[in-house]
Amino acid sequence: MKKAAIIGGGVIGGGWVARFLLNGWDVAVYDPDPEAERKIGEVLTQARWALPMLYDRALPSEGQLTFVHSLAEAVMGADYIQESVPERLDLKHKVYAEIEEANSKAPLGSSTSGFKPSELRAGIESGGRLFVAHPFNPVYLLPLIEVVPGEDADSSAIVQARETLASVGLYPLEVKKEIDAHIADRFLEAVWREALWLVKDDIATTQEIDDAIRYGFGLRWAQMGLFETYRIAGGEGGMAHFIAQFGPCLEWPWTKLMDVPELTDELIRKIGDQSDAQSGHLSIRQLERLRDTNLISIMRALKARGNAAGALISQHEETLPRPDHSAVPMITIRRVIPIDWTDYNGHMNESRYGQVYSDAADAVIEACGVNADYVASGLSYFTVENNIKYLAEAHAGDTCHVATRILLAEGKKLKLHHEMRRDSDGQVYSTCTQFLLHVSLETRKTCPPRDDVAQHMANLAAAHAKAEHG
Ligand SMILES: NC(=O)C1=CN([C@@H]2O[C@H](COP(=O)(O)OP(=O)(O)OC[C@H]3O[C@@H](n4cnc5c(N)ncnc54)[C@H](O)[C@@H]3O)[C@@H](O)[C@H]2O)C=CC1
Ligand SMILES: C[N+](C)(C)CC(=O)CC(=O)[O-]
Repeated sequence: MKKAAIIGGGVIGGGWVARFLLNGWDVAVYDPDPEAERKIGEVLTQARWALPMLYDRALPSEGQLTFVHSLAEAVMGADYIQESVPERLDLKHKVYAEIEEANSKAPLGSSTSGFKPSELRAGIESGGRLFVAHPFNPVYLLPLIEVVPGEDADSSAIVQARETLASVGLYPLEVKKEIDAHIADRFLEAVWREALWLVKDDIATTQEIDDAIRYGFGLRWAQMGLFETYRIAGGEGGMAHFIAQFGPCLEWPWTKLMDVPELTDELIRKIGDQSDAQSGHLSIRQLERLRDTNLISIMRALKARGNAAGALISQHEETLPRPDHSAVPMITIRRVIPIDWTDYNGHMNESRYGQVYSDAADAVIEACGVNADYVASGLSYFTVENNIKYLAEAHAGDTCHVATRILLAEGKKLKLHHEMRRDSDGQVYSTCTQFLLHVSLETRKTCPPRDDVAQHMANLAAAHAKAEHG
């Protein structure tokens, strides 16, 4: 089992703990705050609910989490170390010196929002394996990690680190040249500065600024970013026309980007009061739940389209353990019920059972040789009947599995029986008896399957019948 050491378990460290732990790594945490274990526990509760919902396959079994009393104990034997202590260079240097004494080999990522690798490394002997690995809150859901190796990096440590980060579902984006605040925080700071001016000058409230983002460009950015979006905004002339039209605006007084409003007590109070009026009726935990619910729904929509962060989720899903197709009955699905499958009654909507049983049937036919090549050769199965029984409520976050038996596999006919159960106690949520017919995609008429597929189906059907009737 691989071990990650997380140094500093606050907002960001807690997210790193969850990311590694839920992807099957053992995690050791060091944080001198006596409240750290409780705080990380709260982050973990939320992450355990949220992260598995991104995927249509179950995550691996959780690793083991330990809270240790010294930094040395945390990093000893670790395969990867992530530092997330407060944004103070002197403190980070002190921490690296201690890490070096106990583990001078493992890749060492820093969550720093703004320091450059050359600043972090100063005076550290094993500094080549130290690099910026800048995450985004919540680390357990958002995939971007800005990896800044900087000059004098140990390239094998960076390669190893990138592989590690990708293996837990993250998207390591390499920043080729070090710069204060990397890539993303430079934008965020620019937007933040401009927003502070708008509030200070009584142009807009915190709520109005948030509305300006979430009803408009915020939606665009999640799927296409800035340049692709502006290319389209140039119409048929593309980027060239866009720049010709809007380039001059850059010289107009559209921004106040270079100066920062003084954070006087008055301005801080004003922002605080407006923010309380906007969101004070919700606790931070309630806001986190709302944010995560929306992020999951957006990312799952992108996954269905194979775009942006959604494509990455599908890629990572391919590395997750497959259900046990060799079991009798066959385990065709093992997954968590995602929040976007639930409805106003607070349980999984009936339409989603159709999806589950469609996926379960796909698992059976794929196991018998009906793969992409087979379909490309013009042969496939169509479902012609589903008889679904809804027996118990399924809720968001429940881990469930579908056990499938082949009842009949004769010529073009295939009859399946699926049972969907909750993992924790075996409660049956639903059953489905399903009838499929083998078809030619050319004539759109039924026809017998290829011999090898027919044989595979028949063998499985015999094994399932034997297990059922002895
Ligand atoms: N909060 C954010 O939105 C983001 C923060 N970051 C970066 O992550 C790092 C941590 O930030 P946050 O988690 O927000 O801060 P935080 O204040 O929530 O957590 C810092 C944690 O470090 C612990 N700590 C202090 N001294 C320590 C030591 N010597 N050894 C181990 N732990 C120690 C503290 O007890 C605290 O729990 C910073 O470098 C920050 O720039 C990066 C991305 C986003
Ligand atoms: C505000 N911040 C600079 C700490 C933000 C980040 O570093 C990234 C994020 O999660 O927004």
